[in-house]
Amino acid sequence: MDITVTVNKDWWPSPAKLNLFLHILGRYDNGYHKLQSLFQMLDYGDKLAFDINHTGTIAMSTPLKGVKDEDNLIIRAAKLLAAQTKTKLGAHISLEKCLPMGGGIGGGSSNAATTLVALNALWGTRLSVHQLADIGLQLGADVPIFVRGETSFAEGVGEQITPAPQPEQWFLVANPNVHISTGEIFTAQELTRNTPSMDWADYKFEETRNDCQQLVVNRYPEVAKLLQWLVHYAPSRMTGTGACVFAPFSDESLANDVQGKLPSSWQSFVAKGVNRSPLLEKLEKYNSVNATSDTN
Ligand SMILES: C[C@](O)(CO)[C@H](O)COP(=O)(O)OP(=O)(O)OC[C@H]1O[C@@H](n2ccc(N)nc2=O)[C@H](O)[C@@H]1O
Ligand SMILES: Nc1ncnc2c1ncn2[C@@H]1O[C@H](COP(=O)(O)OP(=O)(O)OP(=O)(O)O)[C@@H](O)[C@H]1O
Repeated sequence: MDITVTVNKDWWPSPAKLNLFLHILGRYDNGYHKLQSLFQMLDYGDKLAFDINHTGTIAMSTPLKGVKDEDNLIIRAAKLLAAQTKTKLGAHISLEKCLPMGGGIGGGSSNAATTLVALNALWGTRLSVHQLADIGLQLGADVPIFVRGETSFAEGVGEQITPAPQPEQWFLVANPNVHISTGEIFTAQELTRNTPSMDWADYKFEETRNDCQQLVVNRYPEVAKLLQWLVHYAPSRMTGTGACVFAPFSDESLANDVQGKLPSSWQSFVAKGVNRSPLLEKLEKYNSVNATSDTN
């Protein structure tokens, strides 16, 4: 019999990211690409809750439409953590999904990272951030950066991370309603893979680009249309391998104004860029409450 012993209805945030730029420098022998990118954490995303049990069962309480539980990055992350730590505990996991899937804003990777960070705390398995990031890398190139939770420059396949705090900005993120597979873009023959390596100290948004953008614009007219619309209001760019595009604003109200003009066929959100992700804030709060109750 499966008895849930701890009911924890606390929500753990699973934020989105934007690639403020994405340069492709080359390709490794295993087919993965050598990148340079600036990952901007947002204060907006999905939410996860974990009901811990003593039977070792790991399952979704809210299955994700179109994704089998065994393929869900949340379940795969929980199972990898359980295997590595040999914990006898399990979890029933609830997901409140609001990030578009396949949008280039890292939803699945962020869900996996939140699962690793939250269960490491709730199961008391005490792995280091470094160990969690290593587990995360087995699930996807972007998972380690969400585990670390800081706006950062990234290189290698995305796993070599240097924190890079950015001035506060607001972003309008719009979804052209097309699903683009990362694999499709990275295997395209016409993708350029020869951008020279950049010194982080020289970073300026306007001197960078997304090397996947031209290819996606050529293949997906909806992305082209959305970018053409947005660029009238602010410098606009695609994130990751698409499909979402974003525009930065110095002020929330400016971002809201442009969102108000966006044709309703395109879904969008306005989010604040943050240097520390809401997941880190949540973990800190959890740890401080637990440290207090430990001493009681
Ligand atoms: C390009 C980015 O979207 C930037 O945020 C990500 O690095 C992609 O991260 P992701 O979706 O977590 O990627 P993964 O799930 O690891 O890989 C999906 C596919 O993308 C390709 N891929 C990914 C990352 C990378 N540095 N080089 C690649 O060639 C590989 O073909 C891989 O099969
Ligand atoms: N928990 C999850 N949330 C979203 N997608 C998931 C999840 N688990 C598995 N997937 C699979 O991963 C695919 C990519 O989803 P995701 O939202 O991470 O894309 P993305 O935003 O383009 O990611 P990235 O920016 O890292 O390339 C989905 O189409 C889905 O099949």
